[in-house]
Amino acid sequence: MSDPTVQPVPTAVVEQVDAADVTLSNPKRAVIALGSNLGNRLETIQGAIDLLEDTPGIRVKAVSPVYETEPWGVEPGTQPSYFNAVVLVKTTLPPSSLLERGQAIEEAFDRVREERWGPRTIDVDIVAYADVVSDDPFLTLPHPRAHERAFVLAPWHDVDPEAQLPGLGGIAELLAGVGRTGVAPRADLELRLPE
Ligand SMILES: Nc1ncnc2c1ncn2[C@@H]1O[C@H](COP(=O)(O)OP(=O)(O)OP(=O)(O)O)[C@@H](O)[C@H]1O
Ligand SMILES: Nc1nc2c(c(=O)[nH]1)N=C(CO)CN2
Repeated sequence: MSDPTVQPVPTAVVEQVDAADVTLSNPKRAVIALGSNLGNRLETIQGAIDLLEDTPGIRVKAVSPVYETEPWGVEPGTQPSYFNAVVLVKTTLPPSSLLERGQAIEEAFDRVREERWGPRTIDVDIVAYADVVSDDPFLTLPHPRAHERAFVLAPWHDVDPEAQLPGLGGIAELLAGVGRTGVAPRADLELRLPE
């Protein structure tokens, strides 16, 4: 997230996640992770990206390569593999509205919530919003497990190798620490940056 047209903001620890100062003239950068392991995974992830771009107040600035990844956090062999990608956006929405838009997109793809880390048509996670740090359970920032997930760090690193996770350090170092086992780029497949 090193776009020079966006003003960097100092790291802020906020009790209310929407304490970040966002105005039309002061858009913020955010990092969104997408994952799918049910249905047509590529089409669904592309559809979610297109719906993000169709949202007033969100512009998709970069789309990562697509990765095929082993399900994380569950018994091996119990779920289909995931497709994962990361998009960088600029947004004038406050963090809570960005999360709500992500949840509406999950609903548009009939996401069902049954078990923790269960299979899903689409998952839309807010990985980071500017440099906001928040422990609000409704929206924890940065995402509390992003730093240990190669399926987030690897695609994010492809589109922004210098990125930092506020409070946790550079994503290149975090990725080197977790390794790339079970996370493979699908060079035969491509996601589109919306026009
Ligand atoms: N950074 C965040 N991004 C998305 N959801 C978050 C975030 N922080 C907190 N949440 C909350 O987490 C709740 C559960 O989200 P979800 O069902 O997508 O979890 P999950 O994808 O199964 O697991 P994980 O949180 O480990 O990725 C949401 O209702 C949301 O309010
Ligand atoms: N490989 C992979 N594993 C997961 C994923 C995901 O997107 N990719 N999402 C999860 C809950 O967010 C749990 N486990």
